This record gives sequence, structure tokens and C-alpha cells, in this order.
Amino acid sequence: MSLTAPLKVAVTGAAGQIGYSLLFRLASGALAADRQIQLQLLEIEPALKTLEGVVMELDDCAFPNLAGIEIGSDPEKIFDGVNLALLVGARPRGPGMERGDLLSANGAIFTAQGKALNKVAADDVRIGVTGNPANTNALIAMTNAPDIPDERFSALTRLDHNRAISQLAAKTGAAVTDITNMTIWGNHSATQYPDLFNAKVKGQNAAELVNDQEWLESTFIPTVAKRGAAIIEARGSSSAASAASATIDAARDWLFGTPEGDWVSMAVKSSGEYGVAEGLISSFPVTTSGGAWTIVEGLEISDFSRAKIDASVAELEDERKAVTELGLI
Ligand SMILES: NC(=O)C1=CN([C@@H]2O[C@H](COP(=O)(O)OP(=O)(O)OC[C@H]3O[C@@H](n4cnc5c(N)ncnc54)[C@H](O)[C@@H]3O)[C@@H](O)[C@H]2O)C=CC1
Ligand SMILES: O=C([O-])CC(=O)C(=O)O
Repeated sequence: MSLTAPLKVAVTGAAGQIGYSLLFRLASGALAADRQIQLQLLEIEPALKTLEGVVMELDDCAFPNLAGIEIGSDPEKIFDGVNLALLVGARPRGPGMERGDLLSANGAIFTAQGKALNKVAADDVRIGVTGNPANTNALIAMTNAPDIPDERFSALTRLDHNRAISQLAAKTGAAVTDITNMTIWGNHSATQYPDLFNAKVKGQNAAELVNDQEWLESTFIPTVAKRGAAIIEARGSSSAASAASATIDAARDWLFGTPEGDWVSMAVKSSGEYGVAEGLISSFPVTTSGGAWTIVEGLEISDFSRAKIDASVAELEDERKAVTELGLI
């Protein structure tokens, strides 16, 4: 991609809750402070009027970084030439639902969008899936875009990663910036495994520093894994500003690299690393450089961690089976 041309960024579900935070952060330079951004916004027809209102507000911000905005309901028009596609648009879950309950409702969206991206996106496109169930939606989009390299697809577990950092910072009294090497393994769901055994606080092993297996098992893991539900319970609707923030963190690090010595969590296609079934989109510790990710290999996995990772991967396998049966992949 040219260094001077605006970065063409597609956002789907742009008139939704996450969109209302995400678009303004993208336009204000949170993704790339020194790069112009062209926003390509996709919505379903009935939501286009609302989206027009959001565009009026974006105009009214007079953001110096915003090169232009195009909106529409045809994915082949909106994805034309995009360098980054943030697939947010999908129905969110309500109280009492699990993310897996959204499989059939949202799966169809990602077949159509995968096909459209395959036809018209830029050669260097990167595709981040936020819409739930994110891992399996990314698998659906990837499978429906055979000409785009599989490693250009990723699902969002960065919100879980950030939640885990925040919980660990609160427990240890450290600053969030003191915490490195956090990992979320598996699915973006209640089975996800936030791993303290490989995380560090000021360079010290986090699990050893905390030294409290009861807290780790009964408080830390469930608080992180069920945070989405806790927010739905408290707010009456699902996380939006934090999801937008994580969507930007993930895209920024993917495009521009992770800091030396640290890694981030991204759900990417498994080639069998850490025993995760090949082809699943599962969360791993990754480093990124030059717009490409690499799974960090060789981390020690205890029996406790193994069982947690296996449980989440088993859920991903079930989801893959379900969408195969639905004919989506
Ligand atoms: N991976 C993660 O960490 C998180 C994921 N999410 C998920 O993100 C998704 C969006 O959440 P919200 O913005 O709160 O939902 P929302 O309901 O406020 O907005 C979704 C938008 O998507 C649009 N949409 C539906 N079908 C579409 C299609 N085919 N093409 C383009 N747009 C379409 C809707 O018209 C709506 O405006 C949900 O699936 C939610 O569960 C939410 C929080 C965190
Ligand atoms: O929980 C939900 O449905 C929304 C979401 O993915 C999250 O907040 O992590």
C-alpha cells in the first residue's frame, strides 16, 4: 500500500453502537495518527438514514485525518479497494443468550461479505472480525474468500486481552503499562482462557506474583470470561466503546507491529500450534511485524492450562461443525 494514499478502511454495522464510537476514533487518528483515513461504511438499507446522521456528525468534527466517507448497503461497492475491513455488523446478543446462539443469525452475513471482499478488496487487505460469534464468523468469511490469503483474517479477542490486563493491574496494584505478555487462548466466549502463567508484571511472572490459585480460578478467569455478560446485565446492551477501542488496538498492532518483548492476543488460523485443531480461528499469543502476525511458540503449558485451552478449542470445533451443517463453509 502506498504510504501517502489514504488508508481505506471499511466498517460494517457502522450505524450500530460500536460504530458510534469506532468511527470517531478512527477518524481522529487512533489507528494511524500520521495517515489520512478514507471511511467506507456498510449498513443494511433500513439503517442508512441513521448512518447519514452519523456521517453529518463526523463532518461536524472537521477531523484533519479524515479524507472522505462513502456509505452504502452493497458490500461490493463499499469494500472496493479497502486495505482494512472491520466487520462489526451483526446482531448482538441480549440477556440470557450465549454468543454461539448467534451462529445462524449472523453466519449468513459473513458468507456474503467474504465473497464480496474476495472480489473487490485491495491486494493487501486485512480483515478483522468483531461481530459475534467472532471466531467462527471469521472462519466463515475466510472460507468464502478463497483468493485472499487465510492469514489476512483475524477475530477480535483483544477486548478480552485488555480486560485481563485491567483485572491483573487492579489485583497487583500495578499500572496497565507494567503488564506484558498477556494471552487469551481459544474462543471469544465464556470458555476462553486468560493465561496468567505466561503473563508478566514488571517482568515478573504474574501467576507467581499473585500466588493465589483460588483467585485465579474463581475470580480472575470468570471475571474476564464473563465480562461481556456482566456489561449486558449492567448496561442493558453489550459492550460498545470498549469493543471499539479493542478493535482499534488490534488493527493498529496488526498493521504497525507489536512492541519488542511483548505480544498480543489475536484469533487467527491455527496450523496445529499448541495442539489446536488445524484450520480453526483460535486466539493465540502473537507478535506482528510488517502487517503479518506470527504465533509465539514454545510457551510452557501446564496441565491446568491444557485443560482450559482444550475446552475452548472443543467449543470452536462444535461451532465449525454447526456452520458446516448450515452450509456456511
Ligand atoms: N468480539 C468482541 O469482543 C465483541 C463483539 N461484539 C459484537 O459486535 C457486533 C456489533 O455490536 P453492536 O454494534 O453493539 O450492535 P448493534 O446492533 O448496535 O449494531 C449492529 C449494526 O450492524 C448492522 N448490520 C446488520 N446486518 C448487517 C449487514 N449484513 N451488513 C452491514 N451491517 C449490518 C445493523 O443494522 C446494526 O446497525 C455484535 O455481534 C456484538 O455481539 C460486541 C462487543 C465485543
Ligand atoms: O458479550 C457480548 O455479547 C459482547 C461481547 O462479545 C463482549 O462484550 O465481549
